[in-house]
Amino acid sequence: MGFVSTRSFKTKGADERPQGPSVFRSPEDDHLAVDLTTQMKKLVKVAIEWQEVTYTVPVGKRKHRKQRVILDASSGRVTPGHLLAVMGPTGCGKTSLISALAGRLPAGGHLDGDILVNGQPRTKSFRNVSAFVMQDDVLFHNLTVWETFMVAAQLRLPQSMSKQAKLMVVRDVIAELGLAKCANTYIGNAMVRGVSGGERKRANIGVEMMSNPSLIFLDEPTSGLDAFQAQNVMEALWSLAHAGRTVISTIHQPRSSIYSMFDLLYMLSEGKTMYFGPAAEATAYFARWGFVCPPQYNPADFFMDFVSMDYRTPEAETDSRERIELLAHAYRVAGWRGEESLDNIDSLAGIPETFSFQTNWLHQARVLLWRAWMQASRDKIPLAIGIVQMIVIGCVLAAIYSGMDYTQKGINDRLGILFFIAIFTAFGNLMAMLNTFPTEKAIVNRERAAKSYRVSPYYLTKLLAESPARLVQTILFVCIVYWAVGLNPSASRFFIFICVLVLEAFAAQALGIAVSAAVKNDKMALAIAPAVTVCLILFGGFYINSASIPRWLFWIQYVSFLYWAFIALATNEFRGACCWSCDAGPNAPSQGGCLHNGDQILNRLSFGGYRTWEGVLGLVGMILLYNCIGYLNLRFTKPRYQPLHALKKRQ
Ligand SMILES: Nc1ncnc2c1ncn2[C@@H]1O[C@H](COP(=O)(O)OP(=O)(O)OP(=O)(O)O)[C@@H](O)[C@H]1O
Repeated sequence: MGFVSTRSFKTKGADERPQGPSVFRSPEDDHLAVDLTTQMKKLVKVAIEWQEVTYTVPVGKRKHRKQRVILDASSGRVTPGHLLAVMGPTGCGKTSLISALAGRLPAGGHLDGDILVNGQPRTKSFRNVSAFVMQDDVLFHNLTVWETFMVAAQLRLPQSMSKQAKLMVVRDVIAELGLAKCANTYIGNAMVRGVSGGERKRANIGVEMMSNPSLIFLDEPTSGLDAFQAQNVMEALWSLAHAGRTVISTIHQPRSSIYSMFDLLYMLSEGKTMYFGPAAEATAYFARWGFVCPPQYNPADFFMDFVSMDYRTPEAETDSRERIELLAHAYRVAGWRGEESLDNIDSLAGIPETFSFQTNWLHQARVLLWRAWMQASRDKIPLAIGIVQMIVIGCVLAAIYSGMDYTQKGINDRLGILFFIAIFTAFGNLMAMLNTFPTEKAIVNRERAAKSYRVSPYYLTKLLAESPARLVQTILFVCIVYWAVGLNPSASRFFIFICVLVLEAFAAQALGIAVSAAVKNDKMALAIAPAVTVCLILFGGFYINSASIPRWLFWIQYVSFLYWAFIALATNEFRGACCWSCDAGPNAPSQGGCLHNGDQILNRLSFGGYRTWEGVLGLVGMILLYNCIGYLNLRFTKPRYQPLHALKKRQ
């Protein structure tokens, strides 16, 4: 079966929908489509079957640790061309079930039972034929739907495939998911108006569709959508299933028209199977046990009422628990087991046993650099805010420090502004990173799970794409402040000053990535990174003299980018400079020992032995160190899943 035929479909009501291909496809494309059949991955027919799958997780503190059963002996089978809906009350184990089937259950729990794909235990080839669509639609908000799909195609399809072939794939996915009319609309987010919630969900599905998977798992694809959008998303899933794929989706309380689209229904409660079988027969099945669905009633709502635990009173809880136990027992005795034949499925013999990258390092870097640049350069609001902030703070500093003189008080002022500039640069660039990177990390994790690219090209291109903003803002800030406050008037010192601050900005950016990559989410990153920076500020050489730091804490100053930045800025300002009068200055407290020239000032700071280049070298070292930590954190903190094969048998 060729690619075009596998992707063609007809949905319920598809005739009334705008047809994607007519918008994008020219008559010549039909000839191209014929050629493409030789280039595209064939859609293999895949059936999934699971038997007695039990999932337990440890709960409670060490001494009182117990095993909690999340899935209790779940069994089922779905064959190609079918849409299975997994339903049940919140916390019943829906996500756990599809994650177990998709090989996305986090490591840590205990999974037991058999999961077979086309009659065989899953191997790595399973990843080549399946896709998992997560509940959260994490996409780059500054790309259009078309661009999002093109990037996914460039990264997930074989590099040997022609550009035209990839274009065709993108067009077909857009058509399949009914996204033609918003193809050129930005994905958007809370700040940037973009596609609707339903379109974003479908775009999220489309990204996973790029590799033409035969088996698709979706976690709550309709969550957060209104009834109409949810209907559109489910229609798209129905189309995908009825084009020959196997589709398994969890769903919360679907409306009747959505319910009627399900081929199969898996009803769970408290991890136990309440029903598995044709969705159309569920009403008759439950009626056999006395739960008769009233006419004109949405069966999904009706089922949810009696399979949910009722915790309102102890009696209600006991009643509902007994009811669930009875239904679970009834299903074990009399339930459907998925009698469909597996004759119609394909062999997975031709599917590669490895799950690896489709493109080489350079190709990945080129595509990722384009995406990172689009994402960064189109983010006009943060860039504008950053520039305005630089101008305002620059003007405020100019107003406060413009009267710096060459008295003893002037030395303190001069040191004060140098250190303030170092702190301001550190926080500005750190926060810029914390505002973007943690959100991006979720996308990167998803893409890495799909083996779209290596971490190194992503990391490098991210740094490159962010650099222009760092450069522009820093140079602008220095140009405003440097001359206005009257720092060292030598032109060469001015340029060195710019270089030092740019390096410091890169170091702060790297620290932001290092912390964000190490923690779970943006909230943790926002709490930890500023705390780390404040600690590094303390050891920056301004608040405490190097000579006064306790020996066992001495090493911290060497890993503080602010220490090296301050050394570079201070030596650049003071080395060889003179002549400060011994006048304490108006209203200045009396001082012991008059500092006459720059070298004496540097000695007082314990920076006497340093030259500017050493500060610069230290900063370069910090950039490398933080980036290495950031890279390794990102590389080794990806989610870990339960192994695909050889499920552990319970003792
Ligand atoms: N690793 C774990 N440790 C402890 N409890 C867990 C773990 N994984 C899942 N659970 C618990 O198992 C239950 C089922 O979780 P799951 O996410 O599968 O439910 P769900 O039906 O998808 O819920 P919802 O509809 O709210 O998304 C929940 O009570 C959850 O808290």
